[in-house]
Amino acid sequence: MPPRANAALPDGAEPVITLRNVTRRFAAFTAVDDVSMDIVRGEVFGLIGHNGAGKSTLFKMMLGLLAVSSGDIRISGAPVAGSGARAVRRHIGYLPENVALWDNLTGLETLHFFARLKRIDKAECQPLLERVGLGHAGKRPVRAYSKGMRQRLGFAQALLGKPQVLFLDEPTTGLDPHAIHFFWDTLAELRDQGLTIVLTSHILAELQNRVDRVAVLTNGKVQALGSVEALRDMHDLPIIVQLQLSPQMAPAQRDALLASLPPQLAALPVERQVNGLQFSVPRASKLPLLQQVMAWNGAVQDIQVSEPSLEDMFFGKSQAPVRQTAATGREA
Ligand SMILES: Nc1ncnc2c1ncn2[C@@H]1O[C@H](COP(=O)(O)OP(=O)(O)OP(=O)(O)O)[C@@H](O)[C@H]1O
Repeated sequence: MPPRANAALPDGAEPVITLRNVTRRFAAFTAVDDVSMDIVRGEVFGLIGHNGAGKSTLFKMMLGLLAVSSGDIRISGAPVAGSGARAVRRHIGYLPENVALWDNLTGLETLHFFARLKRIDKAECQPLLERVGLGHAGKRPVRAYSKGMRQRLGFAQALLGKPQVLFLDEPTTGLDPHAIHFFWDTLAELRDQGLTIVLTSHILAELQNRVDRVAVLTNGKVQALGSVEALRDMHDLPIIVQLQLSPQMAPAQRDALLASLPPQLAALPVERQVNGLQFSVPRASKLPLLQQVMAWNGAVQDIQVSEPSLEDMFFGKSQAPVRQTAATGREA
C-alpha cells in the first residue's frame, strides 16, 4: 500500500523536510522511486531498509549532495538544491557514516577546521567537545582516538553552528554499548530542544524504541511510514506469549490446562516446549489469554510477552516456529 505523503503525521506537527514525488535514476536503474513524505519539527525519524534499498541515495538528495531526477525536496520551505541551497545548509548538521578526520590534528583543531569551513565562530568548539564527552581529549591527536571517540568528534562536527536539522548516517555502527547509550541520550536531549533528527540504521532493534516515526524503504519505494506502534497495528503480527511451567508438571496436566481454555483461546497456535508453552497471539487476544493463564494457580512460574520487532515486520525474520493449535495439537 503506497503511503500518503502525510500518513501518520502527528496532530499539530509542523513539516520541516518535505519530499514530493522524489525519484532518482542511475541510467536505466531507479534507485529511489516516487517518494513523498514529510518529516516534522522535533521528531527523530528513522530511515530503514535492506542493503541497496535506496537509503543513502535518498539521504544524499535530502542533503542537497545529489540531484533528484524528478520531484522536489525542501527544508523549511526552501529547495535543498539550487541557488538557495547554501542558506539551507547552514541549518543542517550531517554526520556521514565514515566521517573524514585527519590523524595529525587534535580534536579541537579538527573542530576549528570544520568551524572555519562552515564560517562559524570557533568559540563554539570547546563547549561542543565537552557536550560530546571529549572535553578532556581536545588536545590529543585524533590518531590516538578510539572508534567511539572519533564518532563523538564527528557528532560534534555535525552539531557546529547549532543546526535545526541533523542527518546521521548509521551513527552507531561500530560503537560499544556504553557509547551507543551516550549517543541516544544526547540525541534525546537534542530532540527535546526542538531539533529534527533523521537517521539511518541497520540495527532495527536499536531504532525501534527510540524513533518517533520510521520510513521503510524497499527497492527505492516507501513500503511503510509511521510510528513503530502504528506499523505494528497495520501488520497485526502475532505477539508471542511464553509461559514457563512447573518442571513437575506431567504432559497430561499441561494438556488439561490447554483444554480448559475457552474455544477462541484454545484455537490459538501454541508450541509445546520443555517446561513451557509458547502462544502466538493476535493483539486482541493478549489480555484475555493472560487473564486465563493467571488463573492457572501455581502452574505458571513465569510469563514473557514479546512484541513483534521491525525485523519481524519487514524482513521476514519470524519470531518463533508456531506449529500446533492449543486444543488439538494439530498443525495450525
Ligand atoms: N552512483 C551510482 N551509480 C549507479 N548506481 C548507484 C549509484 N549509487 C547507488 N546506486 C544503486 O542504487 C541502489 C540504492 O543504493 P543506496 O546506496 O542508496 O542503498 P542503501 O539502502 O543505502 O544501501 P546500503 O544499506 O547498502 O548502504 C543500489 O542498487 C545501488 O547499487
